[in-house]
Amino acid sequence: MPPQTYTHESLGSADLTLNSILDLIVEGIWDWNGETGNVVRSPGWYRMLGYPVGVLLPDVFTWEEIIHPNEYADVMLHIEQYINGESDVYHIEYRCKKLDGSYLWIEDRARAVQRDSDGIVTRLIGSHHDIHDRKMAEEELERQTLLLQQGNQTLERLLAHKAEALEASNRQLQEQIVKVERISHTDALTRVANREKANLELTKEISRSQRYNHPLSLVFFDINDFKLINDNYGHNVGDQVLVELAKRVSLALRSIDSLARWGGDEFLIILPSSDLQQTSGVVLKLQSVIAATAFVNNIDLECSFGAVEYQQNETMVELFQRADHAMYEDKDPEAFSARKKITD
Ligand SMILES: Nc1nc2c(ncn2[C@@H]2O[C@H](COP(=O)(O)OP(=O)(O)OP(=O)(O)O)[C@@H](O)[C@H]2O)c(=O)[nH]1
Repeated sequence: MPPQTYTHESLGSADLTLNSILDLIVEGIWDWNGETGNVVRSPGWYRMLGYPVGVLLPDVFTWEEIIHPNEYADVMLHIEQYINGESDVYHIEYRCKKLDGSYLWIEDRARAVQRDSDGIVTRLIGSHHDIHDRKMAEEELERQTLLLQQGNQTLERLLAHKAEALEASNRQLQEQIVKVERISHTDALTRVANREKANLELTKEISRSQRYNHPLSLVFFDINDFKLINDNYGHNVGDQVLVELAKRVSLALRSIDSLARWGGDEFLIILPSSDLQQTSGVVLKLQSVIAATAFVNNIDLECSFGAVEYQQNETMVELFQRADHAMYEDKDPEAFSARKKITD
């Protein structure tokens, strides 16, 4: 940079002007002469740090001593690189110790005004600018940001934890629903489907039969003279007979068939994709399975069956009625025909 030229009438007058300006401005101005080692500092420089003007020795050591230890190494490297010509800019922020022992953040900018023949800086003029408030605000912002990030992380962890807990309780709830549904659709004694489940299944199978025009059959069956079994051997034996019967019939059916306990000693079988002829074959099979089963107390069990095939557009009640009649007819053909004659 070319040396400053004053257009004042005399150098003395220029010095006076300059000193007056230096005394007035808030910035701290410094002027280092590398050849003498002398540093001249403006009144503003002293005032900024709270020192009486001119109290420090006019050398670089007094400056180095007031630099905060945390920034000292950086500042030294920075000025060294600038003086040696390794860097073009001298501009650095650091803390300086004030007279009261506290530290003030300053921004230090300088420019070389003289170099030797090797390009080494031999005179530097710089300024200190008070940036303490800005630095404090930045630090506070960083602190708040960090707190916010920590808060966010805690919140995220909390939310993830809550989501996991919610998922676990949803799973539990789902399991409970399945369990309750199973219980509400199962006969407590025989463990086969109950009447409610049979109604649901039959409704579903009727729609399927209508949709695909597939045959669908229904079988009602009950134990002949079951009351006598209870009366002769007791209710507990009667229960065992019902359980064994349900088990044997279930095992004899296809997996797509459904067995349900309709109530008391009455059962119902839904046979999808089976016409009346196939269903009659199933009934014969069941009769021989029952005959071959060794029931408790060697009870010789006999059942009556009523098999019907679903007729398109027939209501469920009509279907049940036909199956019930067919079973009644099987149980007591004479009584059935006598009753039929009367009702006809
Ligand atoms: N052990 C036992 N008996 C039951 C149960 N539910 C109903 N019963 C009995 O089953 C019997 C059914 O009697 P009925 O409807 O007259 O039938 P049945 O004696 O088989 O006569 P038919 O059907 O005409 O052959 C009654 O004695 C009921 O008390 C049960 O869960 N366990």
